[in-house]
Amino acid sequence: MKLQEWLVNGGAEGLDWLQLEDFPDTGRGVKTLRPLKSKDVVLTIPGSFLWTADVATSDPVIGTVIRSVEPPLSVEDILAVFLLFIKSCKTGYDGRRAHVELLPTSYTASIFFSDEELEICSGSSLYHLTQKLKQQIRDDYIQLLTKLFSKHPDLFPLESFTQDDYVWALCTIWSRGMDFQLPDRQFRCIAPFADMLNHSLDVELCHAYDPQLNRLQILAGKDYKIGEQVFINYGSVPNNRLLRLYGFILLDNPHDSYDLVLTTNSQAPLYSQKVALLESIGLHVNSTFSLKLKDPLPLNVLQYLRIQRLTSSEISTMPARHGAKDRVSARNEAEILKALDKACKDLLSGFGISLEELEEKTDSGAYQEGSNAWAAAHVSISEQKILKATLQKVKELLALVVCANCGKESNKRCSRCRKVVYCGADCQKSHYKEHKAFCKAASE
Ligand SMILES: C[S@@+](CC[C@H](N)C(=O)[O-])C[C@H]1O[C@@H](n2cnc3c(N)ncnc32)[C@H](O)[C@@H]1O
Repeated sequence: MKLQEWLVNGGAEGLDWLQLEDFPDTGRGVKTLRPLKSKDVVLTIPGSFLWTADVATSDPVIGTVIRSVEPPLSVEDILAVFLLFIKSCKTGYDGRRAHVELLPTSYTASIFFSDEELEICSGSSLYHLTQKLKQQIRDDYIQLLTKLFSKHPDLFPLESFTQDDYVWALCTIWSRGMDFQLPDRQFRCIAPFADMLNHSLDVELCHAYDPQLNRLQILAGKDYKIGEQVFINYGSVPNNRLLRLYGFILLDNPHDSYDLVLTTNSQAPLYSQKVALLESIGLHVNSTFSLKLKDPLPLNVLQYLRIQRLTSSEISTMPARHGAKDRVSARNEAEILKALDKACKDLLSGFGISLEELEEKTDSGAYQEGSNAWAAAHVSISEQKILKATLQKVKELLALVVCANCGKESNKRCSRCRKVVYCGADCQKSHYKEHKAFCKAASE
């Protein structure tokens, strides 16, 4: 049975005017055979066709054993087992098998990069997360092997449930899964045929799951002419994530970010009070912050660090609801900015290849466009640019809290440029030679 036939017979709509096709930039995608107006319903897939954890756990053949695993499997692992099970079946499940047969046989996510390719972005969050992911996959596979596959070889023959097969299934889920926040739960699914749609930021977000009608719909995210490729928008995904989960990047991706991880040691003084303060402003003690070129130092990073470094007298005198939106004290502000300054410098020095060198290499075509090395280089360039912008912002703020000459906490601004502070006239005089050109430029 063909995928389209299975879907149409079961009530899917839209397949009459949609066709799979290979496109030069994106690879296989979907083209429209009729003009579409923005917001037209393009495709409707009834819920019964979706790959979901619920469908897997209620499957008459493997549902019971999947449900019996303790601790319960993650949604991702349930879907991976389900995909591999259908892939291994020789009979039955005709429609789902037709779908699996159309899935890519290999992927280009960063876990498949050679060591040499990955080294190009060493120091980046992509590099660290890719290494972590590889280890996580090995650990998770061993768990599945011991808790499920080796206990039921009749259902999960080991030759079809190898670690490579598991990685294939995970990459299928990462690159084709759709996530929806429903009122009562998070919902993850793979929607046959809708999963053939490629990503573009030039279209509106246009995919939705309706829990009442139990169906997934794709609307046109813009107007389309006959023969054009229909896209959906995967969301505000930065290149480091696109490469890790989907295996491609977008040039000049406006959503690029550096993921800054902040944590606090549970032995730190006043730990529980600080955790409570963080939670009162919606922050978790282990938080990841997206630094972006447009906003390289978000307020919530400053709030987190201000709270992290509060002294007991600052905590007791801080007005309720203050939320550390403004500086708490000169000492606190100087301390967090110095820490950030050092962190940015350390992170930047951790990159294996500098921004300048990578830019020269990409400009001169040293990495073939579209190759893994080229994609890794672009991710590193973007992350380093963001960190440099963060460092610049930190320096500007630091110049307003510590004396430009001696580094002591101060608040007397240069009366001309108002961009630096001094602790007194002596320091201002000693620093004048160094400050002169900056002061002139800054006050023009
Ligand atoms: C949901 S699938 C889309 C269908 C896929 N092209 C296929 O042939 O099965 C997502 C995958 O399509 C590719 N893709 C999607 N959008 C892309 C884009 N704008 N540029 C390049 N590749 C893209 C990536 O390989 C990604 O992992």
